[in-house]
Amino acid sequence: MPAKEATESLFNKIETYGHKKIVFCSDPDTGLKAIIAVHDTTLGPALGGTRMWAYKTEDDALDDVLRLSKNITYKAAISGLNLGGGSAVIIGDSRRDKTEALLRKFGRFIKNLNGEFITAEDVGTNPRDMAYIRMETQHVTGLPETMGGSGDPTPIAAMGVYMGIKASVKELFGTDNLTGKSVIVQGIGHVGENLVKLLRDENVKVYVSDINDERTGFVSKKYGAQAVSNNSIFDIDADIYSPCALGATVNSQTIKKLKCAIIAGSANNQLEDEAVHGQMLLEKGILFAPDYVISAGGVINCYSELMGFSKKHSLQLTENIYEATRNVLKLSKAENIPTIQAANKIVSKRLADINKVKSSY
Ligand SMILES: NC(=O)c1ccc[n+]([C@@H]2O[C@H](COP(=O)([O-])OP(=O)(O)OC[C@H]3O[C@@H](n4cnc5c(N)ncnc54)[C@H](O)[C@@H]3O)[C@@H](O)[C@H]2O)c1
Repeated sequence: MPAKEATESLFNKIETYGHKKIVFCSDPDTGLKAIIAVHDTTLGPALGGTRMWAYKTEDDALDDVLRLSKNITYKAAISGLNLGGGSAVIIGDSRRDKTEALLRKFGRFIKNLNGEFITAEDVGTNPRDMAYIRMETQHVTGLPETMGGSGDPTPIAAMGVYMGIKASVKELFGTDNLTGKSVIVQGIGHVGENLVKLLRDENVKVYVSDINDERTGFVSKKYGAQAVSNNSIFDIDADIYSPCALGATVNSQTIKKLKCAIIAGSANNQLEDEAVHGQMLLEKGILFAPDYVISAGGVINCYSELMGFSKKHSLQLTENIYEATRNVLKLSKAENIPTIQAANKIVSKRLADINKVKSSY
């Protein structure tokens, strides 16, 4: 692509997502190539994870960071947090290219943003990496508990999804008691496993599937869940489908096959196309609990660390996801609009309202 066209497309992209600031971090000495995206700071500093991934192209890295950071704005806004949305990506293989120097250099770039962006762990980074970043800047969360951090966010993230499932069941069945219900959990990694535990503790019939057969065997045995092969999950007649692996699993092909009454899981951006597939689900009568509403537990955990809240308070904030989901479902029903559209309306309203608050000193 000619240089001029490439620049135009870059700025178009940033404008389409509505970002406030993008920072390209390049440091040949440490091999650092990273992008920090600050999507929106209406509600507070932009918080978001740093993902380290061997992207095929730099364009893929940019698309990912734009998408991820916007998602955090929505998660924070719908959860009532005073946080903006941001994210960062480091281009590279986390097993091969990650060094102390690279992470600390990245920390310096964050430091230069003077608190406009605060980071946390994501795919390819862990609490130890956050500790290296902490050596250069205080604008980092997700530190190990031994350093005063909030530790593993995944039990909290799973609790949020569990609350979202309960709120959805209440909407359809009039009670949020899950006993006798059945759930397919697709992807039983950190969040998925914690969710399976919560569901099995309430005597839910759980089907589990993962591309990693060892995980499927281990989790099904440990919690008494039924293992199913990944390509047969859409043939199973269960009440709830819970995508906890990848995004875009809800698309024109899978919607045709889905037999469930509810979709509620942790994976980010589950609808391949928000407008098209949100509407298709509404027409088919499948209740979709928007992923950014019910998977906000991880962000809530980081927010609690930032604010110095106790684990107990963090859990209470996560339990509020039940009410947040109910509000989305009520608005969707009242206006007969897709649930994702209802959630977006609530987010836009909160951002507009708080903008008014900030318009005077
Ligand atoms: N970790 C968090 O705090 C958090 C918070 C909110 C949302 N999320 C999202 O939830 C999802 C799961 O997060 P995690 O931390 O448990 O990740 P993870 O990497 O621990 O687990 C993901 C699991 O999904 C499996 N998987 C991958 N591709 C699959 C496929 N095509 N079909 C079935 N299984 C597949 C993997 O083998 C793995 O076991 C991700 O989409 C993540 O972005 C995570």
